[in-house]
Amino acid sequence: MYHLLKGLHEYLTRKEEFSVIIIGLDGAGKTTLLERIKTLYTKTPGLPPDKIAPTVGQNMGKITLPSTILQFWDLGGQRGIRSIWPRYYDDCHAVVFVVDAEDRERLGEGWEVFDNVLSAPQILGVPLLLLANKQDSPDSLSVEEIRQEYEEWYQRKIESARRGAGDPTDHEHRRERIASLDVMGISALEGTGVTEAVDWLFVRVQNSIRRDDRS
Ligand SMILES: Nc1nc2c(ncn2[C@@H]2O[C@H](COP(=O)(O)OP(=O)(O)OP(=O)(O)O)[C@@H](O)[C@H]2O)c(=O)[nH]1
Ligand SMILES: [Mg+2]
Repeated sequence: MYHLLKGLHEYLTRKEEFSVIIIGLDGAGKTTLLERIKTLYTKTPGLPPDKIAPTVGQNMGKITLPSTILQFWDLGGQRGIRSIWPRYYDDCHAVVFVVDAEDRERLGEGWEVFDNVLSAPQILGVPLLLLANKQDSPDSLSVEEIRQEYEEWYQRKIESARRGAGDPTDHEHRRERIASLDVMGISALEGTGVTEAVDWLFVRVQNSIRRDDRS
């Protein structure tokens, strides 16, 4: 009887675990975001921003939500480190792509990288959230401006491909993905918008196609 009740209790209180990867260019604020999430959702505060160094490899953080554990993998964004990202694609349940909305000069580089992520076959059906970070800065582009910047960049890319200057592949699924892309504004530094982003992830991982794949 004891074992039966114990088993029932374990069944009723079990938590499903989901993996979320945080990617984006170096300096976008990924680790600042992860540490902010730790501060907001765990008993152990995350590192303060002035103690955070560029990531060489990965950082990990786990948070517990109702019936759910989210495991975050913050991956280094420097050019030479980006090649490790695809190793995480097969097992993740959601992707967060962080852009520095203040750094207009590197937006184009960011979109190139983002575009590669969008077309990676392993994560085509996985929920993807674009975060426009550094909204605390007065120079930062708004969520609407970031979305518009990406759409304009994408149109230019398609047009130059049509003129024969690049890869002409314009997959239908990519267009659909862009049309339904969720973009949210946050300040990892001040914490604004972070709980809204975590709420989005909490809801979306429950419906992630990968959920049913698991043993
Ligand atoms: N103003 C402002 N600065 C931020 C914010 N988030 C991060 N930063 C700053 O941006 C710089 C880079 O932050 P990181 O969190 O180390 O960036 P990262 O994306 O992890 O960079 P890599 O580890 O190199 O990939 C630091 O100086 C942060 O303090 C923010 O919301 N607002
Ligand atoms: Mg980092």
